[in-house]
Amino acid sequence: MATGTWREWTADDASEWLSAPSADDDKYRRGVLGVITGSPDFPGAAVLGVEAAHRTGVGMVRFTGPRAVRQAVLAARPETVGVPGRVQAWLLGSGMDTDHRSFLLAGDLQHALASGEPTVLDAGGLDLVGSHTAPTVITPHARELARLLNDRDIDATVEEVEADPAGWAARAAEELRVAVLLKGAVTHVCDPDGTRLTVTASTHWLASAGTGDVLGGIVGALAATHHERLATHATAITYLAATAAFVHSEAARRASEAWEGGPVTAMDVAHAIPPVIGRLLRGEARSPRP
Ligand SMILES: NC(=O)C1=CN([C@@H]2O[C@H](COP(=O)(O)OP(=O)(O)OC[C@H]3O[C@@H](n4cnc5c(N)ncnc54)[C@H](O)[C@@H]3O)[C@@H](O)[C@H]2O)[C@@H](O)CC1
Ligand SMILES: Nc1ncnc2c1ncn2[C@@H]1O[C@H](COP(=O)(O)OP(=O)(O)O)[C@@H](O)[C@H]1O
Repeated sequence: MATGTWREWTADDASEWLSAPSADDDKYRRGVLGVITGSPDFPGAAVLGVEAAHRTGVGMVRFTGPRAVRQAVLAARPETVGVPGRVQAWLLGSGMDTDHRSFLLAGDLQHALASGEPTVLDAGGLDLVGSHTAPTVITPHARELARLLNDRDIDATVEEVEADPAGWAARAAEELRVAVLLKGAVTHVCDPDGTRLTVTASTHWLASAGTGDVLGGIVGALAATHHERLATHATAITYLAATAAFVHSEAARRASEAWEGGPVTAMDVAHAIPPVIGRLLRGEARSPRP
């Protein structure tokens, strides 16, 4: 599939899409991320996404996912607010199963989508694409993208998506009219307007359970902290998603370096986000890759 030119997102690019709080900021002005993720089977996905959002520097994380998950989220990160209220961006779906969606949960998800706030749709929230009106990015891996396209009567096997991730990410963006972040060793980020960006992972240790949930938290936090920009420039969601993938990759590299190049857990990656953001905000170039 011909998809135009793809450009690798750099540290300089990413640093333009990060911001530190100013003297005028408070937690609401900084941005509140609403999170509806996790399930009794996958509470960890919610914990990881919320941790990553906090570490990315959002004003507040408001978790209104399943009750069975809330306790784990609040125990791991007591800064999280567990009641509904003002939200400026949403992260929906990580650790959820589309086939086991309660009436209550379906209502909460629809309510979030109807709010018109920027939205990140991950994992068990991917099927909701199409009912959005606000700037939205979907964050599938190859299996999830193939499934999503099949559900929309577009034939694509997992093998085909893996063989041509650029082509299928671009096709999905056009067909679904949404920004797409297709995860992999090279992450492809694109949108229906023709923006085409890649982020090449700095370490393959990232290929472990839960790192995608961490990425969701980073994208969500950046959407929340840029809610004012997104209100006037919807296409900014694509650049924010690429920035999140870049921060995620660099955090994984740092986390692995802390273990002398050894394996990292998803939580290690989340904990390594702040120094990556600190360096990017100071305009310090990424250290050369080995
Ligand atoms: N700690 C956690 O709570 C975690 C929760 N996660 C959540 O788990 C849910 C499922 O995510 P997945 O990325 O696994 O979804 P996938 O669509 O990749 O896989 C769904 C199922 O297909 C099977 N499968 C897929 N690829 C396979 C392979 N190569 N060999 C054998 N069996 C295979 C597995 O049984 C798997 O459970 C998502 O909601 C995700 O957010 C994951 O992120 C992992 C960590
Ligand atoms: N071989 C690989 N090398 C480097 N990064 C990878 C590789 N495979 C996957 N990744 C990255 O790891 C993360 C895995 O996310 P995901 O597939 O959603 O896993 P999970 O659902 O377990 O969280 C993504 O950010 C993806 O880009």
